[in-house]
Amino acid sequence: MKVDGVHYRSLWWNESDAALEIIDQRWLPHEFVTQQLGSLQDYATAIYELRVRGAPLIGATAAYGVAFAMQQEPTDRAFEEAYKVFHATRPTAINLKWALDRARAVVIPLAEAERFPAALQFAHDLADADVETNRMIGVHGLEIIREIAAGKPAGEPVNLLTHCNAGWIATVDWGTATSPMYHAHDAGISIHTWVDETRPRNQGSLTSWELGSHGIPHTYIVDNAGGHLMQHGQVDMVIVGTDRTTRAGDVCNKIGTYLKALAAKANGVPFYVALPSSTIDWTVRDGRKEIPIEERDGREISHIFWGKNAVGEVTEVQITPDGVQVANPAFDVTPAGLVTGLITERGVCEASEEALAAMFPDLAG
Ligand SMILES: CSC[C@H]1O[C@H](OP(=O)(O)O)[C@H](O)[C@@H]1O
Repeated sequence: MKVDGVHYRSLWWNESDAALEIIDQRWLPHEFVTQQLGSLQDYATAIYELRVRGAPLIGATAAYGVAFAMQQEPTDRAFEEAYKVFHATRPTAINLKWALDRARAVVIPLAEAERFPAALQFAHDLADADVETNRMIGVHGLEIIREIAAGKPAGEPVNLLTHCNAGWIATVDWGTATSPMYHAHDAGISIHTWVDETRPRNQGSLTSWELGSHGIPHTYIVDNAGGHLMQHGQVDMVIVGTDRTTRAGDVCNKIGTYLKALAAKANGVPFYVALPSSTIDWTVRDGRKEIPIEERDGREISHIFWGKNAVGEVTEVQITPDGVQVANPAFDVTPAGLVTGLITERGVCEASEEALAAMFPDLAG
């Protein structure tokens, strides 16, 4: 999407330097910082430290990481080392394994001399496919927003609520939960989005930066305000992304999503999940039992990460007593029964095994 009028993807291959460049989103919204990745560790650090984040973007980064590894040493050993290093970075988003497994199928059957160009082309194709997939999620999600708009009094916006950032900066472009917002806004439908700050890493600040850059009216709120707003009829629909959705429609997403789904159910507010099929894990059914939940560094909670202080310096501040015990599960699982619908690149379906198998008969197995 556009940053100060200039179109960007969240990552791109620098042809002249033959290296991947990323937007280091830790510094957003205060500073726009890019980084060229020059080692296997650079790729792994970028994923673990959330310099790049969001399931589809993590997958795309890993695909380019495999290309980098084959550029350095096109051997089976080097591939398996890269697979192991990247797979160990973050356990929950399934796109990481999805991309690595597909890269393996492309690379390993080839002669060593063919591996780098083939791996690079695979990464390019994956990135391009992500853009089109997310655009189609927007096309299908637009119709849901259009239908809600038709039922609103003239001049009143459709009020959406989103949690975390499932925006263009969490994918290669368009985003998943934000793509329907961009499409509705661009179609002239009046929308307003309640943006959950999303403690502890405050990815809502990224969503605010994105929506503000596109001119979409929005209001930044604390995570605990969503239920109150739904109780008072101020939310027409909730739309979020996901890091891994099971074949039965259980949705794993940023911590706090489950609580939003409970509040939505209690208040009759439709709760939609926007996702590419690459984020469906067809090997699991019960999300609560089978999806590994990443436990991240407690410092993300005891400190506010990269805020701007009174003199404009971007810094980190401690907000808890020294040495406080912290628990930091990064995701939770929303059972399919709390999900109104899944917005995919092929259309909208119920969050059920039957509906997903009918939408993706070629993938369900
Ligand atoms: C389009 S996937 C976005 C998804 O990823 C985020 O997690 P993280 O910021 O830790 O990578 C969050 O769960 C979003 O919904």
